[in-house]
Amino acid sequence: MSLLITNIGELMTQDADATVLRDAAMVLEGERISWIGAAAEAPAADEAHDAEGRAGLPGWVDSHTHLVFAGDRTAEFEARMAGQSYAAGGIQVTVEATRAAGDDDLDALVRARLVEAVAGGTTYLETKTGYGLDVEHEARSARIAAGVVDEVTFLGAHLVPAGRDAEEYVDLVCGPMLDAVLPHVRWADVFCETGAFTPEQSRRVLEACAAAGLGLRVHGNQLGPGAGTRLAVEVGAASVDHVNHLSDEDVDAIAGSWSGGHHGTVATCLPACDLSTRQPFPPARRLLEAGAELALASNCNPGTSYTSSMGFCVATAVLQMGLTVHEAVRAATVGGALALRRATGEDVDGARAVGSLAVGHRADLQLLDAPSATHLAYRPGMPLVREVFRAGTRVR
Ligand SMILES: N=CN[C@@H](CCC(=O)O)C(=O)O
Ligand SMILES: [Zn+2]
Repeated sequence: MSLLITNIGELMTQDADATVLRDAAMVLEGERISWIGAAAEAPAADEAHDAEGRAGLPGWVDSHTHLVFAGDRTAEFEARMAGQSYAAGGIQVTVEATRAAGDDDLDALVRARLVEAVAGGTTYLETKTGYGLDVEHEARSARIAAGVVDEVTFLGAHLVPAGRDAEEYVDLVCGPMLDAVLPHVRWADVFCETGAFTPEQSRRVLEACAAAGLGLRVHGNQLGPGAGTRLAVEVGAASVDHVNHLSDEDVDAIAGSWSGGHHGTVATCLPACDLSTRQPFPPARRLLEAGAELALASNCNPGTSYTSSMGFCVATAVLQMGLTVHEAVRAATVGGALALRRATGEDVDGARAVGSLAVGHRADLQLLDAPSATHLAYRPGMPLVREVFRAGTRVR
C-alpha cells in the first residue's frame, strides 16, 4: 500500500545534504519513505493526499522525557516563580505520588502524555524511569514505559531516596534494581549534580549499566559547573543533557568526541526546562562552532519542564538561543536521533532511521498549517501542527 503526499509547499528534509524542496511530494510505502522529489515528477501511488501547500518536516524526535509519573508540583513551580531556586530534592514529592498510583492509572497517564506529544508533532520518543527509586517501582516504571514509548532509559540514579545511605543506594541501583529493569530498557542515565549523585557515584552506576549492555546518557552541568559532561564523554555516553554550565574544556570534550568520524556524545539542550528553572541557556552557538552535535528535547516532567511541546522548544531555541530555524529543527529531529543512535539504519538492530526524510528512512512526517518551518518561531505558541504521519500511518 503506497501513499503519495503531494503539493507540499516547502519540504525541509534534514537529510545529509540539508535539502529543502519547494512544491515537493513524497511517497510512503508501508512504514518507509520510498520516494521524495518535485511534485511535478511524482510517481503514481495507490492513494494520493493533497498537502494544500503546507510545510513538511520530519516528526520531532524527543530524546529526553520523564513521562512515568503521577501528581504534579504546582506549588513548587509557584515558589520558584516567586524567587526560590530549583533543587533536586523536589523529585521526592513525585516519587511518593508515583509509588501511590495503581499500575493501570500510571499506564493511562503515560499513554495520555504520549498522545499530547504526538499531537504536537512528536513521532519518536524516549522516556525515563526515576520516580520509583526502589526495585519494585523502578521495574514497574520501566515495564509500563516499554509498553508505550519507543526508547526507555533506566534512571534509578535520579535521587537518593529520603532516609537512605547514598553508597548503599548506589549498590542497589548497580545490582538488584539494574537486574529488575534490564528486560525493559535500552539506556541508563544518571543525575550527576550537587544534591543528586557525585561524579564518583555516577561513574559507578554508568560502568555497571554499560557492563550490563546498556547505552549511556548523563544529566550534567544543569545547576552549576561540574564533572558530568566530561564523565559522559569519557564513558562514551550517547548524550549529555542540560549542559547549561559548560567550561571551554567541557565544550572541547563534547566536540572532540565527534572527531575522527566517531559517533560522539550529543549535547542535548532542554530550553523549556531552562525557562522554568531560570537557568542560563546552554552555549549552543559555541557548541556548534566547536563541532558538537546538538539535540533539542522537551524534558517533559512535573518538576522542571511540564511540557512535551517540541515546537515550543524550537521556537525558544531560535528566539532565545540564537539558532537558525534550520539548526533548531535539525537539533529537534536529527539531533534527537543521533542522541538515541537511531539516525541511520545501521545504528542498532537495522531499525529504520528516524529524524530525517530520505528514501528508506521511517516515514515520520509532520505537516504544518503554515507555508514554511520558519513559522514555528515566527508564530510561537500557535497550534501549527496539522497532520502527523508515524511509520507511514496518519496519527493526527
Ligand atoms: N534534573 C533532573 N531531572 C529532571 C527533573 C526532575 C524533577 O525535578 O522531577 C530534569 O531533567 O530536569
Ligand atoms: Zn531530565
